[in-house]
Amino acid sequence: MTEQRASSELRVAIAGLGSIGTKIATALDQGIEGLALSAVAVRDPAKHQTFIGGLRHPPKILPIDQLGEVADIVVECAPSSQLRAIVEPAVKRGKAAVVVSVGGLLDNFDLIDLARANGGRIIVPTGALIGLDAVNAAAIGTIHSVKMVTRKPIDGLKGASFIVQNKIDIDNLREPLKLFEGSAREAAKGFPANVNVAVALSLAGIGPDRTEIQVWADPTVTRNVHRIEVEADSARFSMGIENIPSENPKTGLITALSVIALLKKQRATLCVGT
Ligand SMILES: NC(=O)C1=CN([C@@H]2O[C@H](COP(=O)(O)OP(=O)(O)OC[C@H]3O[C@@H](n4cnc5c(N)ncnc54)[C@H](OP(=O)(O)O)[C@@H]3O)[C@@H](O)[C@H]2O)C=CC1
Ligand SMILES: O=C([O-])CC(=O)C(=O)O
Repeated sequence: MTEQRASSELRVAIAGLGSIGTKIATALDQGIEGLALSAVAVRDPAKHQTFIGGLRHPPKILPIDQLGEVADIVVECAPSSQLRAIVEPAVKRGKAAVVVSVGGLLDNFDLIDLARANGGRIIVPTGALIGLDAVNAAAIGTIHSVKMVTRKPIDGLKGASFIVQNKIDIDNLREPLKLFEGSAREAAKGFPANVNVAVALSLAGIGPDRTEIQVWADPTVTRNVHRIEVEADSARFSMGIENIPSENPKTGLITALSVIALLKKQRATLCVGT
């Protein structure tokens, strides 16, 4: 009986044990009904030995391209530079890949065709955002516009390539500064670790070229703040979220929780929300 139940479990592997990956690993290890943590991939196993060894059921440590061999779902939570190396082998094996570095998907859109051809799936969680259920629903009809304004504390933006390349000094700001205004696609290029949310929003709705975003460096806020306005033929809605940064100041605490909620849904009897 026990063996039967175990063999029907969905095996989950995690690539990247940073602020998001460790929380998902811990939740799986503590028990999510019908799911088991089968493997992790890390850059430096020695660095993560204490964390992995402290889990009740320590998973295998595998190279990133092998996770799909021992998992039904591979969760990508590494830098976006690693996205392809993680997702491609998984979807080629017909597995599902949950992608949090969703900005990186725009330069690797062929992965969706690859997944389709091999029976794999690419799943983008709501992540640090809100309301992708409503955007998905509105997109069944016609969405006229999606506008987003992101305000982040200085630590949430430091090092972004747009800031470095344009030599913008954000360290000594005393008032909010609009850094960028344009499409979600262009924003993802300049802020690859800061506006994944805009890309997720765009993929749920009218795409990365028509989704408009402003990015502000704001020394007056302590949270990653996102405000969104959607105008559609079915509804007009405004959404806002103020994310408490995790130990990685670029990443809101809610991001890992969003992935955990998504994983729970995979085997839940009662599913709420689209
Ligand atoms: N979709 C969304 O709403 C959101 C997405 N994100 C994105 O999620 C991703 C993860 O964020 P976060 O957890 O905060 O990032 P972290 O920097 O905290 O963690 C990333 C982890 O990836 C590991 N890593 C780096 N290279 C490799 C590799 N080659 N193989 C395996 N692991 C590797 C790092 O290893 P090491 O520990 O050795 O450095 C680190 O542990 C980022 O791309 C971020 O931009 C973030 C917030 C919201
Ligand atoms: O989108 C991102 O990469 C992160 C973000 O804005 C947040 O955590 O609020």
